Amino acid sequence: MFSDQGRTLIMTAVSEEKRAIQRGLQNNPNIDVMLAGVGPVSAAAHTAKLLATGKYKLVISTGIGGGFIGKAEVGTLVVSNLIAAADIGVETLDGFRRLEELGFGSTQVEVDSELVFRVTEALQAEKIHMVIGPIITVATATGTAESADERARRVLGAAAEGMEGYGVALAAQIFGIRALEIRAISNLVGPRDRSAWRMKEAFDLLEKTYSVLGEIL
Ligand SMILES: O=C(O)c1cccc(C(=O)CC[C@H]2O[C@@H](n3cnc4c(=O)[nH]cnc43)[C@H](O)[C@@H]2O)c1
Repeated sequence: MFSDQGRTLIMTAVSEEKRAIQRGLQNNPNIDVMLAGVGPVSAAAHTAKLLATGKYKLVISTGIGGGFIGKAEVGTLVVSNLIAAADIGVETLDGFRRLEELGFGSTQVEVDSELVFRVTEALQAEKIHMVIGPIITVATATGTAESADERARRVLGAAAEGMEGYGVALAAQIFGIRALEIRAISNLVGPRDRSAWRMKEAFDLLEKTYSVLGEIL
């Protein structure tokens, strides 16, 4: 169903993430690393523009991310098996309702299991500390313990949170191209404490990750 011909596109939100990935890839001629901007709308628009060139077989949304407590600690890599928007829906008096419940379509993109296997096998071989699980996408980063609990409940087993994955994955789905999301955990999802973010460790983990994946993508 999916083509094996073509290049791999890596979409990342900000320049610092892009530079870390490029260091890992070391001028790999088959892979383009491009900026998506921050947030799902910017990510979807930029990704769709690039996929319209017809050059790509695979797109990866990647960068630093928040880890859910008990699922992905700081310093861990999360590889998605599901990419899910966690704040597209409606609030009702009985709580949040996803688009699916309203009959307005889907807010989730499943990741091809063969692709997850191939990527995680390569990372495990290099002893990269990694978990596989759903990664949620939010337009507003979570900043309280209550929102973290509420959003984790919306997507069963949610391991990590970012702000671009679903936008990238939806664009890929529209073009019939496989999508994957990978996050290096820089902080825990919950009360905002910027001083606790471990950015350098997360950028180093991104670099190491793509030095491995450059060999197999
Ligand atoms: O200063 C802040 O409090 C702050 C809060 C959320 C995100 C940022 C960014 O710098 C956004 C950059 C980028 O990072 C991803 N990210 C990292 N951690 C999280 C998170 O816990 N929840 C959602 N997104 C996160 C995200 O994909 C952004 O593109 C600053």
